[in-house]
Amino acid sequence: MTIAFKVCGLTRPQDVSAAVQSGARYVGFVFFPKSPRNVTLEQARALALAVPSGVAKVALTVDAEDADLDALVAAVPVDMVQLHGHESPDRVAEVRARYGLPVMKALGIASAADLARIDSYAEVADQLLIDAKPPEGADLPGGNGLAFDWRLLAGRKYWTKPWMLAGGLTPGNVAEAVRLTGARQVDVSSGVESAPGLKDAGRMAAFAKALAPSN
Ligand SMILES: O=C(O)c1ccccc1N[C@@H]1O[C@H](COP(=O)(O)O)[C@@H](O)[C@H]1O
Repeated sequence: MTIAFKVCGLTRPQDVSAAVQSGARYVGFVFFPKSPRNVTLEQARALALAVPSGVAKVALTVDAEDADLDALVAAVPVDMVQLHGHESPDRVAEVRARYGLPVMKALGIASAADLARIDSYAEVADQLLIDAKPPEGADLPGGNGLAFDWRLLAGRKYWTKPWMLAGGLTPGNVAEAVRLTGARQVDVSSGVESAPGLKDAGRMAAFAKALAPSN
């Protein structure tokens, strides 16, 4: 079975090119000033224009206001919006309707109790991103290189929408994460970096190799 993957937090043209070369089906751009992976609209536009068709360009935002999303969508040719903050199901539906773009809602998991609220998002989002819950007081709501206990997803009935597994994935652990959770899509950021915000071509290739069916 082919496992699709997203490389998130791309900031440089050479990283976009290496991600595409490695076989990424999605590339993500972070619009969150506190993140070391934050890009301006101008940077993101240039990066997005270099992405070939067939690879989805995802805009990651955190509790963004309409005005910021309006500017983003006007400036950057994106294919999907990832909502990685505290957006309610109603807000997910609103963003989806306002821009006519598919929306992926990120949800943080630390324990079985966190799984309960996912169903209400599955009703309104196009995709779900199941990530580790950030630690208390963390600056970033994602991109912390932290995994959650994948056994929480083992053997469970999945959601009515496609979903991606995220959080602390690396070339060394992604095969095990897929085996335990049954994920068919995964998302990675810090696990394929040489430093925060700088992707590493070798690590992206190794990540893709770890997901290859023959592996
Ligand atoms: O990557 C970031 O800087 C970021 C900032 C704010 C919200 C989410 C962010 N990243 C997302 O988190 C997942 C998991 O990251 P990691 O692999 O554990 O480093 C990442 O794929 C992004 O979708």
